[in-house]
Amino acid sequence: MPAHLPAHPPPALVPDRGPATGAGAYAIEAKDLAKTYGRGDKAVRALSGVSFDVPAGAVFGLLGPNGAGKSTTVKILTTLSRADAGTASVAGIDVDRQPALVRRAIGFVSQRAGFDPMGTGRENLILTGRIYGLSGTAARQRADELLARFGLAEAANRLVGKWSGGMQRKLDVAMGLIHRPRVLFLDEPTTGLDPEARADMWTEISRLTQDDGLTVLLTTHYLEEADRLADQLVIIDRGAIVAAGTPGELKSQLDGDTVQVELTDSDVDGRARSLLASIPGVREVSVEATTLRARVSNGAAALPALLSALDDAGVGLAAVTVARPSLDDVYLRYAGRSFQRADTDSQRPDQAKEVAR
Ligand SMILES: Nc1ncnc2c1ncn2[C@@H]1O[C@H](COP(=O)(O)OP(=O)(O)OP(=O)(O)O)[C@@H](O)[C@H]1O
Repeated sequence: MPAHLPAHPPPALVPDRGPATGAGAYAIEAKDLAKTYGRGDKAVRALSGVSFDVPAGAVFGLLGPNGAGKSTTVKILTTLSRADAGTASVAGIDVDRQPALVRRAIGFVSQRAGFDPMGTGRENLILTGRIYGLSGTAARQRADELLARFGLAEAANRLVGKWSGGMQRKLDVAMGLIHRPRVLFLDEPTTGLDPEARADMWTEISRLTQDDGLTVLLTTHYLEEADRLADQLVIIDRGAIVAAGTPGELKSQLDGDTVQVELTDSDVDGRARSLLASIPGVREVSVEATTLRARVSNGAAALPALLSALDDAGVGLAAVTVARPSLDDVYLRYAGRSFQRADTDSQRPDQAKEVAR
């Protein structure tokens, strides 16, 4: 999959088939998108009826664990793949009917680097601009503008292969903006970056929507990233949306506090879980290996009873934490498993078959 979509796509990409649907109220509209890869025993249902709307000028987060269907959704919206069912429009243009027009209206920064490490930063940007049809002068001007804007001007004439990972990622985003798109797709923009470079990238992404009313759709499997950046988000799990709203709305649906108990041993017989569940005011108890989680109205008030019940029963405790609800708790409630567990599950070789069933 190319990291940046050319203005004049090669014929192998999906051809235009008819008129656009006309501008809608949203920068992105997806309705009942479905997609299955393969057939028969090998079929993997990647999306089963995904719908969402993205207001213009918003940062919209598509949050989900590995294999949830984020990249498939982005591929459909960026015209790299066709949905089996459902409709979608980007910048008011139907992705199925007018893919070439969609490609001119969007920028796409894929998970994989799109730059040439043997070129300088400036050369990479100018070349991308030329591919998008800018004149030599316009491409040079836009390159310099973007280099300055992303704080890359000093390194502009050095080979990109020698740049830091954070600088390279910024260059990728700059390349996606060269033709002044109306909607920018960022697929896992901070994967592989160290915490400092990630924080730096978050600042850049937050600034993007302030310029020219750009709309940003980003996919991420970092809960903190979605929480920090997204004006609105959907949580996607096994090809379906399990929750949608602003990060604040989603978290406020979970009143009270979350108590997390780390046991010294796995709760194999479910004893610790039953004990917790029997304490008045403790609800939504879940257990994964040595981690027990529960929701309580007031963490500080519930903790003494909770600790003494476990202590009386001889259950070994390694740690206990009380916190305000996080997006992880939202995910747990709607997807029925913790985000970390979902990420681990998706790396198991039999996962594809599970999704297909
Ligand atoms: N070309 C393909 N052929 C077969 N199965 C595929 C293909 N692309 C994706 N899948 C499967 O479809 C499901 C959704 O994948 P997708 O890449 O959309 O998820 P994702 O949320 O983007 O995950 P990741 O963060 O790992 O990229 C997964 O089960 C994946 O293995």
